[in-house]
Amino acid sequence: MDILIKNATIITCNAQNEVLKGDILIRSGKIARIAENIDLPVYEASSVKIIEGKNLIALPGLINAHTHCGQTVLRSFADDMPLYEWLFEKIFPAEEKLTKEIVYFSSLLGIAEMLKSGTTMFYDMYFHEDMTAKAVQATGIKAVLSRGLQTDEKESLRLDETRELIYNYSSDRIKVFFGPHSIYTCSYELLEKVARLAQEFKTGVMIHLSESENEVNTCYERYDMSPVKLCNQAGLFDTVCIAAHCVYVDDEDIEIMAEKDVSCVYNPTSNLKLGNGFAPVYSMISSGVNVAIGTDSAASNNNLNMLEEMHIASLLEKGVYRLPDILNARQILKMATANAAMAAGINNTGVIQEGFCADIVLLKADDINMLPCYNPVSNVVYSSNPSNVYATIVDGQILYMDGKLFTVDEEALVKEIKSIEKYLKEGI
Ligand SMILES: N[C@@H](CCSC[C@H]1O[C@@H](n2cnc3c(=O)[nH]cnc32)[C@H](O)[C@@H]1O)C(=O)O
Ligand SMILES: [Zn+2]
Repeated sequence: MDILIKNATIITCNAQNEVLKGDILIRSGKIARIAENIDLPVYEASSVKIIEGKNLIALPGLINAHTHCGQTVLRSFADDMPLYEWLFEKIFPAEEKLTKEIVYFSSLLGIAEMLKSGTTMFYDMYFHEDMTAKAVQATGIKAVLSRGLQTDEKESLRLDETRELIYNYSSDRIKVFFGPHSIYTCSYELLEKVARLAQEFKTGVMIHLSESENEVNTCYERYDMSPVKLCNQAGLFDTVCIAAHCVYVDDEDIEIMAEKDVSCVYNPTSNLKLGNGFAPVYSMISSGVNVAIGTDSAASNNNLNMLEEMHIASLLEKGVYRLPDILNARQILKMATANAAMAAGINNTGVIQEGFCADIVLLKADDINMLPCYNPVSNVVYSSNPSNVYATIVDGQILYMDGKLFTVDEEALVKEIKSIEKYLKEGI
């Protein structure tokens, strides 16, 4: 059904950063018109759902640019430890127990959480990624998916699974990227191969890059260069490349990233929680690097709430640079919307603009924690929480409204997750 949102405060996230007051007409999944007052002809009025928006803020759907949705069932499974211990001693062994079915419900859990907190698209790397793709199809959210790649005896199997994902699931709502996990789990030959394949399939790459000091040190020991230089040499930057973390990047790395149009995904919570530090996002932006924002997984965050992530993203940079005027609310919101779309080379979402997909979030502007509202952008970034989300709309479909998910049976999902929790507790 087409939708007309009336009298809303509209944060467009367009090039001029316009904030408007007016109506948005959604037709066939697209933003058909934005105007101060849109009157529908009588014959059309009955077939259009009207949403009164005088107390609502409309903004582009948030894009979670780095996560592992299939890992949501490992929330609070292993906390308070450094990356390598967390990953190699706790997470990888637990992941051996994750069946296809578990990854499906885990993905559904992650998607439900994201829809309830205003996310309309996410970028993901995991195994059994076909199950995540099925959960994306079933729920109506959008995603850029990748099958995580590593070097061991299953290396070529994982590449085959990537090809299958491309053939079976690529659509308007799903893009498939190659997902080399990192420079410390992939051989140099695999990185080179992925670079070739991504070009052959005309798609992109997502990778964990320069996440910990340990990663950088071992890279210098093994290859005598930084992880960023290694990826560049392997050809990974000759295609669309999304680099998650980038905590330990130096000035030369940043220069390469800017020159090669590599986008960084800033994951402030995960970097803090795993004790890795913080990404020099202000320096990256100042050098022209495109930066998006991600939550990473529920096992290292421990939530998938982009509203919270935006808030922390801004505070952390202000604090570490001791500059309160950097990464203002407007820039942060852009990172979580337009910049994220740009990172994956997607040019029909992330902005409220005529002709773009109707991927829109409506926030309640008159909730207690959102009042008063001298600046709606500030309230979204610094004050909002998921309870303020009134509706999450993807391609003009209302997937969440007024506390209700329309494409997820929440009660059944809760039951499934509880039984998975029991199984994983006993099994490990
Ligand atoms: N281990 C998989 C392939 C990798 S999928 C992506 C992997 O990234 C892992 N992961 C999640 N967060 C992080 C992070 O912050 N840094 C590095 N790896 C992570 C996650 O646990 C998962 O194993 C296999 O056996 O086929
Ligand atoms: Zn990650």
